[in-house]
Amino acid sequence: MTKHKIALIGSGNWASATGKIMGENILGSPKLQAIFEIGIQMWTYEEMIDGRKITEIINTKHQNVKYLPGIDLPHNLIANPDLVDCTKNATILVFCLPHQFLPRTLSTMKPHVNPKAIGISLIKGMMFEETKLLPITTFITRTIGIPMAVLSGANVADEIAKGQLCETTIGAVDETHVKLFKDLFHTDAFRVSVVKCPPPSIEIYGACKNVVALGAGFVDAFDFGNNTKSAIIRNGAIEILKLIKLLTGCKDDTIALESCGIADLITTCFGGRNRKCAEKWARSRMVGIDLSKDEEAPIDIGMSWEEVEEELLGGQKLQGNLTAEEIYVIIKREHLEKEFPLLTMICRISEGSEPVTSILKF
Ligand SMILES: NC(=O)c1ccc[n+]([C@@H]2O[C@H](COP(=O)([O-])OP(=O)(O)OC[C@H]3O[C@@H](n4cnc5c(N)ncnc54)[C@H](O)[C@@H]3O)[C@@H](O)[C@H]2O)c1
Ligand SMILES: O=P(O)(O)OC[C@H](O)CO
Repeated sequence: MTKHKIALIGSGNWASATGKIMGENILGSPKLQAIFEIGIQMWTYEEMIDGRKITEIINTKHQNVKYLPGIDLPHNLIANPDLVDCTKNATILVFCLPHQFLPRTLSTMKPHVNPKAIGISLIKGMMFEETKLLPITTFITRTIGIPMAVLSGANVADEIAKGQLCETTIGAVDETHVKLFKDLFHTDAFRVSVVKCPPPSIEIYGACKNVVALGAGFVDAFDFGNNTKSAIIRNGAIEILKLIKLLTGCKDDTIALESCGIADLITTCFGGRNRKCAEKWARSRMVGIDLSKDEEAPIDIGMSWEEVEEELLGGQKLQGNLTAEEIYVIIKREHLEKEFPLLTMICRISEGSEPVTSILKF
């Protein structure tokens, strides 16, 4: 049997953490070495760090010093700046990059994709095409013609890279792909569950939880306690499931209690980058505001999302504000504001048409 060759498309925080998991899994298992080539090509967006190429640093120091500092990566995870080279040899494509870079990346890959390749998306976001929101797996299949699975869960990369226990969820249409991907990713500390639900529902949850996380960050800027945050999480969970039904027609709620459902929502609202950036963004608008007098925060003063991203994330990318923009187009166009009061309020605050002090008026 010809062995699968894996290309990991992306080299950021989560890509490096999942590259570590796959790489160590293969190195540690003769059974997996019979199925997968040992080396994993990690397409790495080239950049210079202190005068050296990031690919050269990863391949000699075996650490991604910018996006996952302090964590040793296995030697079989090979940083490769050549996207075409990564693509043309791969039979398994693992997509893990911020979704805003996906269209350009796919158009470079397209002529070189092995028609028998299969893929899995680890991306949390959605594509906006003409007037429609598209799940990432649908967009990838449509663009490069390969079947796609999805992996999503309560998975903050830095915690997983340190080996802390967590769960995750895989969904795919094809049972043989599910088995292959479960073998590739599952470890004692990174516990993979498989659901029958089709990938788009899982992906819409993963994208929208980033929007709810902004709401959690906004209320953190008020210095309220956990009860208020729980209200954001509970209402967010209800609205996300409603949006999944609306966009996919799928009435199956089984993912709600999986890692890719409520667990992801909880973890992101307490420990994620979207929450952290939203708190900073909101605080920059609340300077001098007396909440006891019910004062409104200004909408035209404060840091931009780009400024917060740059200051807090060291090159990592924010997704929630972009996804908010995308889903709000649909909410407005379909006049769904009353159906989705929390999402609507978060989207309006995020785009700057509502003061952050309105967050609890949903
Ligand atoms: N970080 C996490 O904890 C986490 C967990 C689960 C899911 N996710 C999701 O995984 C996806 C990838 O996130 P991440 O954390 O690996 O990335 P990240 O936020 O660390 O993104 C930075 C990456 O983008 C690359 N980049 C910058 N400009 C680029 C360009 N023009 N073209 C292509 N690449 C460019 C950088 O080189 C770097 O590799 C996102 O959808 C995210 O929501 C992240
Ligand atoms: O850091 P965030 O906000 O991108 O969230 C990370 C993961 O998606 C949490 O599961």
